[in-house]
Amino acid sequence: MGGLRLRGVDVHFGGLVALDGVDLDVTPGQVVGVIGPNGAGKTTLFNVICGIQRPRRGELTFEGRPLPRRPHGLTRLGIARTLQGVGLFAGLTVLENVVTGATADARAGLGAALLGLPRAGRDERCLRDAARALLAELGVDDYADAYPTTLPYAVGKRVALARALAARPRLLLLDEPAGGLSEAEVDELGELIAALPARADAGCAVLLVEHHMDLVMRVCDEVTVLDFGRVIAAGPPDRIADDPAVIEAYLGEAVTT
Ligand SMILES: Nc1ncnc2c1ncn2[C@@H]1O[C@H](COP(=O)(O)OP(=O)(O)OP(=O)(O)O)[C@@H](O)[C@H]1O
Repeated sequence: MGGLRLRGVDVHFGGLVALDGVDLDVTPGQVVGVIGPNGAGKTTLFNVICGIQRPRRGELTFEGRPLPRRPHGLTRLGIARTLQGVGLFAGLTVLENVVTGATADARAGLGAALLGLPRAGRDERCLRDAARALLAELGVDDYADAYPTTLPYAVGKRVALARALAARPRLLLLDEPAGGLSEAEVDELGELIAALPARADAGCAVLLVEHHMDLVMRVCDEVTVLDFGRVIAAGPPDRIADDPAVIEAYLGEAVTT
């Protein structure tokens, strides 16, 4: 079975129930959003999917296989993630940062590289070309030789996205990608995210955990709403926006698409 599937996921912190019987599905070709008020459990859910936080109970699978218990196992399963903030390697250029994301893809060439065989040079060139193409796709190839500390924040976020895509994931996990961006930058990011499932030869499903309600409502096919660790609504954005439980959870705040 394809996609990400969570059933009955519980996380407790001492006496506090951070996630309570959470079910979630991300099917191939979809962008799925998780929203909820402060403290609803969004970060905990992201962490549990990534293997940073152990669930107390629950079933978590991707393409029918159990999710890894540690974050470094994700790539092997075909899952990539970006984190809050930017999180690039400061000592590497933008291009080199993106190449590091692709190394799983280049595993076949690694043996040759370790043995110093000629193939290694060819692989390295291919990786750099692929990284450059990704930077161009995301509109930041002008920064290929720059170092992360010199980048405008929004550019850094795009580079982090390029690095995640370099692994050619079938599922991309995005944790608050709109954090710290201007409204215009959020709009542009929305277009990029919405286009990810249909990328030529490397489309991926997306799980978007995000505060920014407008972005989620605009780009997601399905939205799950958490409140106090429980799923209070799940469905297409237009239905979620009219759901009384969702409106109440946001203290009567208007939910607009
Ligand atoms: N390591 C921890 N130890 C104890 N309690 C925690 C821990 N991490 C989260 N919590 C609590 O679990 C609940 C869910 O927190 P979480 O950060 O997942 O919510 P969130 O929806 O991401 O919130 P926000 O939108 O404010 O980031 C909160 O009550 C929080 O205080």
